[in-house]
Amino acid sequence: MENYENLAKRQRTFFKTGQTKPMQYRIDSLNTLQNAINTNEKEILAALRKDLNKSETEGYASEIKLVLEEIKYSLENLKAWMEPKNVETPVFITDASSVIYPEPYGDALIIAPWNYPFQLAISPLVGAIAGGNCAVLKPSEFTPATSGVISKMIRDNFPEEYIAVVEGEVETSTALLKEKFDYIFFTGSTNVGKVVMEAASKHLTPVTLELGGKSPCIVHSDADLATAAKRIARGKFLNAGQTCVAPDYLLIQRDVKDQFLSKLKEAIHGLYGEDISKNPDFPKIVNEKQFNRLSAFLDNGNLYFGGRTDASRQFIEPTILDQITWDDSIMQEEIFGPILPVIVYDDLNEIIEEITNRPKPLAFYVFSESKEVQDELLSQVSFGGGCINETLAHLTSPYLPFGGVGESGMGSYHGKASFDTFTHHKSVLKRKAE
Ligand SMILES: NC(=O)c1ccc[n+]([C@@H]2O[C@H](COP(=O)([O-])OP(=O)(O)OC[C@H]3O[C@@H](n4cnc5c(N)ncnc54)[C@H](O)[C@@H]3O)[C@@H](O)[C@H]2O)c1
Repeated sequence: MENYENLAKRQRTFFKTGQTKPMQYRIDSLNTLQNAINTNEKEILAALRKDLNKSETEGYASEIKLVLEEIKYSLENLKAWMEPKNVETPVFITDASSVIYPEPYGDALIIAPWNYPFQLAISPLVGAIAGGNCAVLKPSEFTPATSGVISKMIRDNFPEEYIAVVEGEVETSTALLKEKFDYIFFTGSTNVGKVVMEAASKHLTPVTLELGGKSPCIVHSDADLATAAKRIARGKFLNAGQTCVAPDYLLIQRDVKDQFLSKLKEAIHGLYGEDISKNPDFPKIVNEKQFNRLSAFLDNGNLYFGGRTDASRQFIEPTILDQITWDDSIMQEEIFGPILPVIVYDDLNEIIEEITNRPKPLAFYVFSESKEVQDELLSQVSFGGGCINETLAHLTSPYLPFGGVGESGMGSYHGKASFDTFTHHKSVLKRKAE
């Protein structure tokens, strides 16, 4: 196992020079990153095709564009974010002023997952740069082509003592986590999130944990069923369901189930064609381990749609499993693949009770025309982020902090939230000398 003590030390020394702090340095770095992404666009898309069989359209929209938007928004707002904030001073000290300075942490460690291997590695890096930090980035070992492109792109454009990419297996993360960093930003599974937090506690390093979980998607009988079907199909099967905020399972009111499932079937064909096994652009399951884990879920309930698999190319067809109960094995862990279990309900209270008895979800989706239904669900269920009458779209907004709660994570990022995550408050009360 390699020792990364020197890398962490060199970054801390570089940070101490103060170079990363001025606004112009951060702006130049963000521009450099933006140019590097544009220059390497072809290589990034080819790597995403190789690692996950993402089409150019899907790869660009869900990985590159989101990062470019994040950079653009940071460049537009950095000046305002960096401005020291004057605040009230207590009335009993009459000769003083009070100021809050957003201060970089120093050296940040970013550990990324494989499902959006470009976006989920580079978006946090944008926040780290905007906040004036140095960063070490550890991309996923399961998407080696993308990790390789990221590594080369960063090496070609930034000095290693400022931004470094370290590729490697789990052992690499373990070795990095032994070193002292000033901030740790982790995206991945809940179980590994706990390992990261434990390691961080050794140095009292603050963490952001962007984790997973089972995100419910509710279709109430008063919903616009055709629209709901289209939006759920897109959100669930993008990247073959390997999306942290994908609707994990569907809760549908009994009287509209048959009608809705038939529309969902139509919507899936609309997206991927009549025979999805022949669609060259449907993303693959990342590796054999995930393929086997997902295939085992296909025994649950009653197969309503799909269900075909091909181990030789890690293909699992978009699948709908009907007649699922809360006790089935597919309801006990995050699915993270193109399989949608369906549970029927009669009454909202019934599902509110089940959802709130489980870990708080990362995402939550409600399809209903009724404000009363929407408000009831929003007020009763705690979750990281979500949408009414849509799926996934909340994560595209720089105005909405993105993150989980409880087992689905802690802390948030995107837009101003990224800047806030990678800075802390330096609070100063300035009093006259006498
Ligand atoms: N909240 C979000 O934004 C978000 C986004 C994408 C994925 N996720 C979640 O991530 C999970 C899938 O991603 P994954 O399989 O890459 O997650 P993972 O937790 O297995 O791995 C994530 C990263 O952690 C490293 N890692 C793995 N085991 C480790 C250990 N024992 N010690 C230290 N580091 C270790 C890996 O090398 C990888 O770089 C799902 O649960 C998904 O919901 C969350």
